[in-house]
Amino acid sequence: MRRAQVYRWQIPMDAGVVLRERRLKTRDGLFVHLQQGEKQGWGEVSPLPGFSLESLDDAQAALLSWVNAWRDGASPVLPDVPSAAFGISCALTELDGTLPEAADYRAAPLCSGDPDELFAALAAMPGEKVAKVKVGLYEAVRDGMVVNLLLEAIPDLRLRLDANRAWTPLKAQQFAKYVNPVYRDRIAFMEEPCKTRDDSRAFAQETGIAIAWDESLREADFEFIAEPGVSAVVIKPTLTGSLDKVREQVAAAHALGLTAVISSSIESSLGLTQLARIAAWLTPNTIPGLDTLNLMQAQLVRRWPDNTLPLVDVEGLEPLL
Ligand SMILES: O=C(O)CCC(=O)C1=CC=C[C@@H](O)[C@@H]1C(=O)O
Ligand SMILES: [Mg+2]
Repeated sequence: MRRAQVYRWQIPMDAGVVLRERRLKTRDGLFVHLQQGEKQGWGEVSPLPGFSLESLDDAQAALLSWVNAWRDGASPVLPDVPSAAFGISCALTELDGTLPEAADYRAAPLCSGDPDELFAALAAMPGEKVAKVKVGLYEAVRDGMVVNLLLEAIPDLRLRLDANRAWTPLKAQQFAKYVNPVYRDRIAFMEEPCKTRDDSRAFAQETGIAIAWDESLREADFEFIAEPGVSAVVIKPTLTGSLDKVREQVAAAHALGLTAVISSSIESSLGLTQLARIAAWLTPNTIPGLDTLNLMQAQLVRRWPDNTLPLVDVEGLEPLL
């Protein structure tokens, strides 16, 4: 017999979380819980405002109609709504045992302001030291100095940077000017430095700093091709869609010799722990970009190991069915 439930939830965010110039006060989303006989699976459906094209209400409608059909014994196709397709495919792969339990909890520490916070996080990081720094929020010159300072102070550090397309070519050049040329190959990649892909490509050629595509993956004309200066793609499964599509994108990247980084769309602890499992499964040699749980004030249903935020369990969620 099949049973299913859908829960809607809301978590308060830390005060300073700003996405695409909008403050994100709460993170809102859904969970799907599927049960068949003794087996069960969970999935998270939480479109990210400013990044997902669908609203939470769109995702909820798609999820509920899929769940109702599944519960009635059908094998409905996954909805054409990325966050819903992702969450449902996680629940189905937990149910049939194809999503491995082993997880990669080595999230690359994320720094969006104060570099001093990074020193502490990196000191505690065993093995490979990789961190991600948001740039483009302050003056490009300040960003360049911060990056230089970090690379100088921690000789075995590699940085991932993310400008979220904030820069004109001139600003990007101003940034690069402050990064000592001998450190530039310790920038694993810079995600989307400029407003256009062509400007970002030119930045990579002119500065020798490798770039990565993130936003571009969701554009209709994006193609997986090997290009000089491009070293990685950032795959955010909530924005991508089903796990099959995520696997296809990872395979396409790997076939071209690109690094594929499984990354957060600011999911709850439940979704993040599943992303850590997806990363261990599909990108075992790459530290995933999952250091976003501490932007929230609570964990939901499943804990991220060693995280001390309070946990809200299933009884604290609002069932919709
Ligand atoms: O990639 C990571 O290491 C963490 C996730 C992250 O940086 C982001 C998640 C969601 C939206 C953005 O603010 C940002 C990104 O653009 O990559
Ligand atoms: Mg990015």
